[in-house]
Amino acid sequence: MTDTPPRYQGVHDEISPLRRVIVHRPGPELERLTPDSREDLLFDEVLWRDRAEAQHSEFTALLTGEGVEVLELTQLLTDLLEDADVRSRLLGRALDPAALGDIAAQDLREAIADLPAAQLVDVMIAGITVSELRRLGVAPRSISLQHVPGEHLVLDPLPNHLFTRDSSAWIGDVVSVSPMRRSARRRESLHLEAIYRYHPAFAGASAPRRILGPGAGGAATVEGGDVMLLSPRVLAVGLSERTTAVGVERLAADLLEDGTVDTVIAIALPHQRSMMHLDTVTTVVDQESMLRYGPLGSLETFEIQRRGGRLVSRARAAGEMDEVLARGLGVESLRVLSAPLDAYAAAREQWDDGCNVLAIAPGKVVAYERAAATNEYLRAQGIEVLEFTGDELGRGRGGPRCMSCPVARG
Ligand SMILES: NC(=O)NCCC[C@H](N)C(=O)O
Repeated sequence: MTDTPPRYQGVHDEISPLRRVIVHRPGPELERLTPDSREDLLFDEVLWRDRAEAQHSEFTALLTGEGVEVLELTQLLTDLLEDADVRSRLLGRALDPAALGDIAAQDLREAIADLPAAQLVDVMIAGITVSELRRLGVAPRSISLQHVPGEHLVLDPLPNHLFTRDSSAWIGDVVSVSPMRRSARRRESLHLEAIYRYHPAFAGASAPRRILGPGAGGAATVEGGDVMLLSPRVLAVGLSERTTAVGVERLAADLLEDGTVDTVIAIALPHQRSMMHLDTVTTVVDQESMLRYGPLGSLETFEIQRRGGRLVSRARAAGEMDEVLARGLGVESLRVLSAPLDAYAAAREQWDDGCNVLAIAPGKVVAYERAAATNEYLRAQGIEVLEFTGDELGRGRGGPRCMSCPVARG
């Protein structure tokens, strides 16, 4: 008899029944998106806040209706910031003098350190302008804030918190807090790290065995949208516009060393905005099937393992990709599900996250309704598709998988 410890927590594959998930309902941060800032903030449009909020509520209601426990990021952060010690530590990291300037960081801290927790969370996610700083009774002394208009942002907003998949990802019972590639998203990870370290929802039997990532930096970037646990022992990672080879090798070294997984498969993606993460082009929908953007074709992969105390990476030609993925899933052959669309329709649905579905059980996925042809095709293949309206949310280039960080499945 094998002695398997009980799984109180964690995510051991992509499809086991989803139990608990972290999401972020968008809020005031969306009002900072303008035609001038949206590109730096990684959005393709300025979003209509009310509509985005309503669509996100539709998403969470759907998950709750399916028995999933939905944890709201703002609530988790608000709880944390009630504790003076945690508040002080988190502010110390988020108001980084290296990014803001020492005097600006001081100005900010003076203005916001004692705000009520909920208001402080709003500032940390929506950012704050010079005028707002003044309204809180602080005349900024930073030399960078002397001759700027009142609407100048002292602390940038984090509209991409919406995509909770990317800032952290569970791999079994450990969690990788992402060293993010883009500066517009780096503060997100600090929030997730604090939640996993200090929030009671992640204490005791629900605590991650280890937190990976903090302290990583430089070229070693990994974003959660590239992290895909094909089966409990095999992790696929997109080698993408966001996740670097250095990031993959560091993550693999860490996970393989303590036996969290046996194999890490790096998948060499094209470096393009439309497919910035692995999950924008493919997602697992049941034990043997992956939905895939048809025109993607086959890609080179690298199977990384640890042998005799050394890391070995074996390059596999693009033609072997499906075989490599099938091995990762632990099945004889992979069923690739690509909707039979012409190149135009396929590209349009992929851009609108048609391939970015969230499995909430084997063969049962959540999808945007606008991916109509892909959804219809999936149904014809026996997959249950639960749809919700997501056209406003999708303007940030993420779908249901991107908007969810599963913390417990099974
Ligand atoms: N996993 C994902 O593909 N997440 C979507 C991220 C979209 C976000 N606007 C970004 O560019 O980072």
